[in-house]
Amino acid sequence: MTTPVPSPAPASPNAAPAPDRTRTAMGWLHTAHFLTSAPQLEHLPALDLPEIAFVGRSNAGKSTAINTLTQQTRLAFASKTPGRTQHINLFGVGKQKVDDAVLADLPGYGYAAVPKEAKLRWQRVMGNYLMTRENLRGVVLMCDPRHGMTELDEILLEVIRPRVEQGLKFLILLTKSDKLTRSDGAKALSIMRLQAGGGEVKLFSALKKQGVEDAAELLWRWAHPKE
Ligand SMILES: Nc1nc2c(ncn2[C@@H]2O[C@H](COP(=O)(O)OP(=O)(O)OP(=O)(O)O)[C@@H](O)[C@H]2O)c(=O)[nH]1
Ligand SMILES: [Mg+2]
Repeated sequence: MTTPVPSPAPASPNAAPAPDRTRTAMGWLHTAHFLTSAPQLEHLPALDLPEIAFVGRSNAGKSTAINTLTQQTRLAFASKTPGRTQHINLFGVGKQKVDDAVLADLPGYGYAAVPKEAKLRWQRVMGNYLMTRENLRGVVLMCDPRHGMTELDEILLEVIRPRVEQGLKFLILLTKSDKLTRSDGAKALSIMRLQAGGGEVKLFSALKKQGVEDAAELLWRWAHPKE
């Protein structure tokens, strides 16, 4: 008779069983709190913590995703009116009141009613942010699959490509997936995976909580690569 060999205790949350990993990631995100808000890049404080930016078209669901992932109702300001988020808003995250990462909610782009000058200004601010923000560790591109990938989404992918090649993490969340049938969701996933050139793509619904735990775990791992 063979004696079963006990498996070693998990050394870190990354090695822990899936429910524990999820709990760790969700608990960590729940600690999120407002840090600061800046109208322009030069007003953003330089930070020494890994930063994860939520970017995408206006009304795609960035602020709602931040609220859902952090399990808070009004941390980020979500609204039916496109163009609601006009500043870069930073949120600190970390257990025991010690921040170990930052979430950044960025204003959306592509909203038709914004005057051209303001649009161009914002595109410059965002381009600069994505290219130069030193502590940027990951980018979550929120994309409504009913609109597909827009020209500005593609430009954004081009802008971050050199940094992705140097290790910047990158995830596309296909938002409002509750509005898609199962087969349309599957179709959107495969199309976007082709367009994303190998990046991770997931379906996400704040309403139905689809993809929330997966996204939370991924963000946790981005912020804690050594654990
Ligand atoms: N059905 C559905 N609606 C959603 C979901 N996520 C967001 N919404 C709605 O989409 C609208 C826009 O959401 P926001 O989170 O404010 O979008 P945003 O990307 O932050 O928009 P800007 O700040 O203008 O760039 C709101 O009316 C939300 O309630 C979702 O998963 N399902
Ligand atoms: Mg917003």
